[in-house]
Amino acid sequence: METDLRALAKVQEWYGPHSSVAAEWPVDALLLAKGRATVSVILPARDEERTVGDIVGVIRRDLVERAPLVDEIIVVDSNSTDTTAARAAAAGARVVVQDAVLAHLPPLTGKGEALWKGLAASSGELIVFVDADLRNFGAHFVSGLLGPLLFDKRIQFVKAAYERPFTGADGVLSRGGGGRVTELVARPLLNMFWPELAGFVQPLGGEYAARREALEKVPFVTEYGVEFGLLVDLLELVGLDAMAQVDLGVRVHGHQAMPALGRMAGQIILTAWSRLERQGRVLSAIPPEHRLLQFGLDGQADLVDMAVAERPPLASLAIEGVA
Ligand SMILES: O=c1ccn([C@@H]2O[C@H](COP(=O)(O)OP(=O)(O)O[C@H]3O[C@H](CO)[C@@H](O)[C@H](O)[C@H]3O)[C@@H](O)[C@H]2O)c(=O)[nH]1
Ligand SMILES: O=C(O)[C@H](O)COP(=O)(O)O
Repeated sequence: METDLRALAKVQEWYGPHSSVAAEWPVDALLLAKGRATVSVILPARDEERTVGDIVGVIRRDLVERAPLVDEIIVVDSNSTDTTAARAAAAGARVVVQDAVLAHLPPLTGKGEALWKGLAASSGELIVFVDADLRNFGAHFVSGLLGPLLFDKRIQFVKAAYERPFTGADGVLSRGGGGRVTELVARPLLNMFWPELAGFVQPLGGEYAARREALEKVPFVTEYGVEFGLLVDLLELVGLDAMAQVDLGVRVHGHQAMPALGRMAGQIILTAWSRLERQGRVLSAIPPEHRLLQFGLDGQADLVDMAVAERPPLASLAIEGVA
């Protein structure tokens, strides 16, 4: 994103979240501020053999070997069928198998499950989540997100902001074309029902950092409901004043096809609905339908599931047998 600092200041003034840019948080300064705090970076990964090794390699080189900012890198292998686990391990990550963490619990699925299991398997006081499909990853994704947490004890949660281009089949990037579910579903819902969160530029982005203490006190929605659920639940737990965002520039990632985004949109709407119910803002005599009828170009109709489940706050579990 070509950051206009005055625009960021306005966002902060109008909508709340403390806003900064990654360049304001140089690694040397972060190291001094870190003291004895410990940092875990967690990457959820399902079939990301093309990108996961490079991302882990950059974190290891720049933020472990050159500057000891990160204490552990964990890749959660989320039922991959490719060489994700081997590539992540070869690049220097600790790989945990999603279903093997807290294995006494019946397994659930999806990204939210991967993050919750990653949190359970990690030990850092500060947690940074990074998607494993990023194509333009740089160490500033991690260091930028740590800045507000290391320098301000009041901050509990930091979300990335960035420009999200769309990469066409020809590899050409079109500015502003990415983040389709964000623009069509998540942003309208947040503005309608949780306007305090409207200032988050990328509410669905997969890169954010938080204090373990806060993350262990909130539930994790499974599948792709997790980011929306965390924003709403953390707002309730810590308040907007303890939430921040950092502009990381531009984020390029692998795009999913439209039917998959339709399911994602459904998962996010169901997550929003569950929070509205929990907050006593809607009453539903009949729970929302969780099946979605989708139509293909060949005229074929598919009834797919967009249900999400929920893991309880990790702090509420007696943690035994963590892998
Ligand atoms: O069952 C799964 C599905 C995905 N992932 C990983 O989660 C990350 C993000 O998944 P992806 O399919 O790339 O999501 P996007 O289409 O990019 O969706 C966006 O919007 C989602 C909903 O908020 C967020 O979860 C994503 O982080 C965000 O990038 C990637 O590393 C995936 O490998 C898993 O670990 N397990
Ligand atoms: O975050 C989103 O809105 C979805 O992941 C879709 O992103 P995309 O349009 O960049 O694929």
